[in-house]
Amino acid sequence: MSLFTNSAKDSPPSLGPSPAVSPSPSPSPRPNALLTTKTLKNTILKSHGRPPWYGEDGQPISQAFVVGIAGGSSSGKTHVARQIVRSLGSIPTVIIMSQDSFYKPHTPEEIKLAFASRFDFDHPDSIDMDLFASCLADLKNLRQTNIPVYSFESHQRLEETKYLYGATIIITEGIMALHDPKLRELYDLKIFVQCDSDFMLARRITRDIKERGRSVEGILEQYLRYVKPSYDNFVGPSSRYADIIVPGKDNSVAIELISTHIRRQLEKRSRHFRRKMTVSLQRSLSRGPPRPLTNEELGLTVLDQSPQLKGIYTVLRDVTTTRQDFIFFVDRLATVLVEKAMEMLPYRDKTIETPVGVKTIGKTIDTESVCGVTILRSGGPLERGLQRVINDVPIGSLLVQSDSKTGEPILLHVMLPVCIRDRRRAENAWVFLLDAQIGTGASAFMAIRILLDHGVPPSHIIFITFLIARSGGIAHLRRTFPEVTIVTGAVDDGLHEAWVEEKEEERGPDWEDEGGRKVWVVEPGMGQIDKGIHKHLLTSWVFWDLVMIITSSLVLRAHATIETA
Ligand SMILES: Nc1ncnc2c1ncn2[C@@H]1O[C@H](COP(=O)(O)OP(=O)(O)O)[C@@H](O)[C@H]1O
Ligand SMILES: Nc1ccn([C@@H]2O[C@H](COP(=O)(O)O)[C@@H](O)[C@H]2O)c(=O)n1
Repeated sequence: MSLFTNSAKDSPPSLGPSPAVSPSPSPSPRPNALLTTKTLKNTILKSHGRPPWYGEDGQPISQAFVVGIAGGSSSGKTHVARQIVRSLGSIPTVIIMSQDSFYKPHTPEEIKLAFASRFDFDHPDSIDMDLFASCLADLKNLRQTNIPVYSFESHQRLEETKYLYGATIIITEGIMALHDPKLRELYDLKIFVQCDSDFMLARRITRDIKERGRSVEGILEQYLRYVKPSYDNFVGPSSRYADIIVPGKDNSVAIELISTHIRRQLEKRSRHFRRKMTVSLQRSLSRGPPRPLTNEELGLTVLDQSPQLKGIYTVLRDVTTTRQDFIFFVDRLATVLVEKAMEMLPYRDKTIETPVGVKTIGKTIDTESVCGVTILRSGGPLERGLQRVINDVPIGSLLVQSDSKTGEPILLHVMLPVCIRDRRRAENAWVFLLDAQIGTGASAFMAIRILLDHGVPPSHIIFITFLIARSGGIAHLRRTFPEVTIVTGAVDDGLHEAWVEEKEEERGPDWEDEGGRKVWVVEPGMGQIDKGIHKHLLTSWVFWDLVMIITSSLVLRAHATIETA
C-alpha cells in the first residue's frame, strides 16, 4: 500500500505536542520529477486493507503470493504487471517491484562507459541477484525490506532506499526475472512476456528518449551491442521456466486468466485464517475462561491502585463528567502510565559534574533509540503523554479496523518511525505501543505482529493502555507474546458484544441494515457512554484519527490513479 512505503531518508514523523500535528502519511518530497516517475514504476502499490497473516500462535500462517514476470526490454512486463493489479480489483495490498532497482553500483569509469553506450547492462552479472532475492524473500515472508533506488538518468544506484512492507501480493518484473534459480524458487507464478523484436525496439526508442534522456544513436548502439545478444543468450531462453507465456500486446484474456488464478489462491489462504483464528477467538470470548485470571497470572504491570489513581478513574468512568474534565484527566493518566512504562527501559550509570563541581553517578537510558507507535483510532491521548515524558520522541501509527462481516482485524495504514523501518536499527530499538484499551486483543495482536515483522525484539515492546478487559483476549495475547510488557491502570471484568443504535446521520460506512454496528464493550469501562458510543473518544481524539484515515485514503486513491493512468 502506498501507506506502507517510504524512503528510509524520510524525516521522522512530526513530534509536535498535539494530535493536530500527528505523523502525516503523505510521502516525503522527492529529489526530482524524473526520479518520481521511475520510483512509481518500480513500486506501485495498491490496497484495500490487509487481513491477518498470522495464526493463533502469533506465527505467520501463509506467505505473500509472488509473481515473477520476465521478457525482453520493452516487451510490456510493467504493463502486464499493472494490468494484473487493475484486473484483480478490490484485493489486499500489492507491491510491484522492478529488477531495475537492483543494478549493481557502478564505478566512475563504468558510468563514463554507460554514457557512451558502451556498458553492458544486459548481462546477468550487472544485477545484484543476491540482494534482489533477499529483499524478495523478506517481503514474501511478510517482513519489511528496504530496496535500492536506481537512476537511469545518472546510471547509478542512489544513496536513499525505499521502505516496503505489508504486501499480500508481490509482482516482480525484469529482463532477468526468470534467469536466476534463487529468484525462481521464490515465485508462486512465473510469467514470460513474448513480444515481437521490432515492437520491442520501437517501444524502447520511444521510452528511452522520453523517460531516460537518451539519443536514437546511443539507443541503437546499445541495442545491437548488448540488448539483442543478451535477449538471444539469456532472456529468451529463460522463457522455458515460465508457467504461462503472455503476448506483448492484445493480452487482456491472458491477464484475466492470471488474475482469476491469483484471486483463487488468495481466497484459499483467507479461508485458512478464518478457520484457524477468528472462530476460536470468538468462541473462547463467548465462553470466557474457566475462572477470571489474576493480574499476576496475566503478567500485567498495573499501576498502584492508590486512592488518587482510583479518583482519576472515577472521573473518567462517570457518565456526568464534562468533556473538558475528561480530556484533562485522561491526559493526566496518560502521563502517569508513560512514567510507569519508562521504568521498563534499560538504564546505565552516568557520571556527571554538578554546578558545585562535585562528581556524582546518575542514570541515563541505555538504548540506541526509543519510539512510540499509536494504534489508531484511540491511542492519541497516550501519544501526548509520551511526548510530555520523552522530548522529541518519534511516533508512528497503525490503523487496524475490524471487518464488520468477518470480524477479522484489517490493517489499513502503517507509518512507522524511521528507527524501526530498518531491521538492524529495529533490533536495538525500544517501542511504546499505545492503545486506549485491550478488549478482544485483535488490534494489539496485529500491532505486535507488525513490530516483530520489522525485527523489534518482543522484550523491547512495552504496550501502554488505560484499560484491559480481563475476560477478553488478554490471556491469549499474553500466552502468545509472553515477553511483551503490558502496562495499564485498570483491569475490568466484563467484555461483551453489543449492537449500537445510531441516528441516521451518524451511520458510518460499516453500518449494517439488520441491526446497526457491532462493538465490543468493556465493563464497567471508561469514557462517557451515550447510547453505546464512547462520546468523548468520538468527539476529541477520533477527530484526528479521522483526519488520518481520510488522508490515508487520499494517498491510496492517488496511487490507484497513478497505477491506472
Ligand atoms: N499490451 C500493450 N498494449 C499497448 N501498449 C503496450 C502494451 N504493453 C506495453 N505497452 C507499451 O510499451 C511500452 C513499454 O512497456 P513496458 O511495460 O514499460 O515494458 P517493459 O517493462 O517490459 O520494459 C510502454 O509505453 C507501454 O505503454
Ligand atoms: N543505466 C541503465 C540500466 C539499464 N538500462 C537498460 O534497461 C533495460 C531493462 O529495463 P526494462 O525496463 O526495459 O526492462 C536493459 O535492457 C538495459 O539495457 C539502461 O539503458 N541504462
